[in-house]
Amino acid sequence: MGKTFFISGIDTDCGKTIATGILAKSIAANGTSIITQKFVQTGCTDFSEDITKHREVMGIDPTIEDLNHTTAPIIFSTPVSPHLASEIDKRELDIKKVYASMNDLEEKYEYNLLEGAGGLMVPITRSYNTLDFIKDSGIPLILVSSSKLGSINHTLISLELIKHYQINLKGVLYNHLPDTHDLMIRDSARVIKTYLKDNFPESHFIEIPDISKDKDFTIPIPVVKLLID
Ligand SMILES: Nc1ncnc2c1ncn2[C@@H]1O[C@H](COP(=O)(O)OP(=O)(O)OP(=O)(O)O)[C@@H](O)[C@H]1O
Ligand SMILES: C[C@H](N)[C@H](N)CCCCCC(=O)O
Ligand SMILES: [Mg+2]
Repeated sequence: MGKTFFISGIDTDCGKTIATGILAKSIAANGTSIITQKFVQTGCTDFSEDITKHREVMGIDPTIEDLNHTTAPIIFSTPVSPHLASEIDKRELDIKKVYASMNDLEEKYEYNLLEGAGGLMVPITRSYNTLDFIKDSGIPLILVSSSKLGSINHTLISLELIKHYQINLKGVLYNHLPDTHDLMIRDSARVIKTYLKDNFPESHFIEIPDISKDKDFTIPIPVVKLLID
């Protein structure tokens, strides 16, 4: 039976999709079987664009589980928060579908990376949010942060929340976005790393490169395996 990890982030657009693809490719590099799943996809019709991007970064074709929608069981058409997208499409967001897909994927693969939508407090329904799901499911969490200005604040707020909810945090992926200021990037990484060491001594801090000039992501990162040990 495989194991699922939830990939959340400090905000929408922080790089969860790219980081999930890189993580999966790096873990697969030594022959470990791994798949990715999208929690709730919004802004798409038939197929999840995040799953397509995962496969592109991983350098593999769509899997059978992509084609039969197991990896993205819930898709809404409007690119907004899942609770609102569900109301607009007049289709109930049935979280049981996520659990069912997760179980199917865990039967076939050793690891499953489940990418969230937006950040931790994004509503799934008007009375249930992403963090509620992470807490209730007991799935370990990997948090994606980024080198964008403003990320220190968003990251430390997210980490305080994770502490408050007593979530099993495996680590932070510090994602290098294109065109950011070098001194600022290095210092933000230092602040987050120090906070993590003081508050989550068991967790890992791993840097994800800017892949804008390496779209196929050619060099796997060996240390990412620490996150799933
Ligand atoms: N490491 C990286 N190198 C280069 N570009 C990146 C990197 N990470 C993210 N990006 C770019 O930043 C944008 C947002 O990234 P991404 O789609 O991964 O965000 P996200 O957190 O998954 O968003 P969502 O909440 O919609 O799922 C994309 O255009 C992506 O190509
Ligand atoms: C459509 C977008 N790219 C994401 N998938 C959904 C982001 C929801 C964010 C909600 C919010 O925090 O205000
Ligand atoms: Mg994404």
